[in-house]
Amino acid sequence: MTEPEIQAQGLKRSFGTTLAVDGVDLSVARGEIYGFLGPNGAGKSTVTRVLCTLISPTGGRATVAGYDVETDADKVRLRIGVALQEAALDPKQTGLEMLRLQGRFYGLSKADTERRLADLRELIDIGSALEDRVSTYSGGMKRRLDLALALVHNPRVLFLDEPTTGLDPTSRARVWDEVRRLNTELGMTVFLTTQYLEEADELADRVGIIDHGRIVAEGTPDELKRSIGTDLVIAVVDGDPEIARTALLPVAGVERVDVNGNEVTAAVSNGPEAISPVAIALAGAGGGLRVRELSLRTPTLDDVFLSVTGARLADRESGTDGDEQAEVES
Ligand SMILES: Nc1ncnc2c1ncn2[C@@H]1O[C@H](COP(=O)(O)OP(=O)(O)OP(=O)(O)O)[C@@H](O)[C@H]1O
Repeated sequence: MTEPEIQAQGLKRSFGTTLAVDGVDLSVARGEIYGFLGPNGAGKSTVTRVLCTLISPTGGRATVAGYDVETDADKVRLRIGVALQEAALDPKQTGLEMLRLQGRFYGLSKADTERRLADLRELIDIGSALEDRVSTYSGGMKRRLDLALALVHNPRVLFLDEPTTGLDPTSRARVWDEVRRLNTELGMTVFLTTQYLEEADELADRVGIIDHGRIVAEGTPDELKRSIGTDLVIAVVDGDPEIARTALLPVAGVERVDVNGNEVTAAVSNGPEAISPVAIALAGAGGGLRVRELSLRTPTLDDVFLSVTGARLADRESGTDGDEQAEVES
């Protein structure tokens, strides 16, 4: 078997008394897109910063592109591209000036840098704006320039930390296309952290869910969704949802029941067959329980998130709804 492109074993990182990363094991194969999903403060950025050699682990070990992130940090750095949440862009320079500087920084000759810039113009949709000062760029343009900067030295592994947070849906879809292209056309391994379930679902070959510094679930998006049941019957109830849980657990075909606020989710093996028995059980549950809504759907990654963490990702975020906060690109 070929060596994993990214591997972490028992990785830990604390800041004072805060244990931000609490024993993470993960393995990413060459050419894979790995989606690292979790709410604010779960430890995503800290794991990424350790893997990118920006901070040291306080326990465990990790290798990237075959090199240890602590003892061979320089070799790791030459082989990775990094686009973090806070792009360090100089507003007074043009995109082109920044890209040329980056080429020099990585020791590329002038001719090599120009060749690379021509490739990058093909790969990343930044067009003529490269000649403009960064201060005139929209949020989406800044993200794309930052991505291009991470790619100047043609890295083997690309780390993207929440690449589409705050972008409107159109810009988000453009970044997704670019990441897909880098992966399929260049075979680049991509480690992508995100708070967006849809992003992980769309892009990632495999997803790891991190909560309180630990990986609580891992698999392909389909595996993760299948792991919680074929179909879900969702009941929104008035009254004590625990009464609904107790009534639903013995119903034939019900595999598990999760409660989140007044929403009761029953994972079932066959939705159309289960919906009537579920409705009957809820109607006869007693205790003043009333059903306001009953619906049937297939599982999403947010349902997986609920089943492994006890809360929906959307509920754990405050004010980070991408669509409400989206910056509209001109
Ligand atoms: N430099 C630091 N000093 C102290 N505490 C830190 C530092 N960096 C991170 N932490 C803490 O470590 C925990 C994990 O933070 P981290 O930024 O890795 O989470 P995250 O999942 O990336 O969240 P976000 O989506 O907000 O970036 C949090 O409790 C955070 O407050």
